[in-house]
Amino acid sequence: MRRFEGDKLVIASHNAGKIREIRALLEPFGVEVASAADFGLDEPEETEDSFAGNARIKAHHAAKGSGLPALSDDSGITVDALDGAPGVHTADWAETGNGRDFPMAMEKVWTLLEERDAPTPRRAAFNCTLCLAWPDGHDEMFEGKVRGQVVWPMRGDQGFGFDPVFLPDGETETFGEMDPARKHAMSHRADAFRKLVHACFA
Ligand SMILES: O=c1nc[nH]c2c1ncn2[C@H]1C[C@H](O)[C@@H](COP(=O)(O)OP(=O)(O)OP(=O)(O)O)O1
Ligand SMILES: [Mg+2]
Repeated sequence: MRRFEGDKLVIASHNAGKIREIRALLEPFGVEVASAADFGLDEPEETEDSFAGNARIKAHHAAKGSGLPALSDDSGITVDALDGAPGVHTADWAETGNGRDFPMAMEKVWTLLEERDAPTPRRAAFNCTLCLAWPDGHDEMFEGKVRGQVVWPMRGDQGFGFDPVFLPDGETETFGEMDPARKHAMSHRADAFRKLVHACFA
């Protein structure tokens, strides 16, 4: 396991919601954080069919392009009654050809569940795979998960993506309703970060 020894890191993501969360999660470690956009890096195509595969593509692309260690996050929601869909394709389901429409994607998930007459609760999980890659090609991977259910209608305007329809187990508020600090304490991203920090930062 390689430790992070530098003082600067690139977040290999173009998603503003994720970048905000990752900055907050890394803040306590005194690491200076830049985003892929700060380096004018383009978005590589996510051609793999696993979270780990796509996380690797994004982190190595940014590490090579910036000359700094780069941290990527590949994530998505997997719905049990949809055989794990949308999963690694979560962002694709929101693609309209003219930006992303998450309310449309969330409605599509709910409609499919209704069509299948899926039993309630509609079990689901958020998954997050982090890849920390160095410019010399070395990398470390960490996985996080949180289980819960898909609810309808959408609830709350905090967070991003599928947050308004995900109710984590043991909670009364969706990720869209809860205080960001609470999401940071219990999310799939927080779970993966605990492992990253333990291995590479603490
Ligand atoms: O905490 C979350 N709360 C709500 N929705 C979430 C979350 N985490 C991932 N998601 C959804 C939306 C995101 O668009 C997709 C991941 O797709 P994914 O390719 O990993 O990210 P992305 O394309 O948005 O940004 P980028 O690849 O530049 O890091 O899953
Ligand atoms: Mg992406």
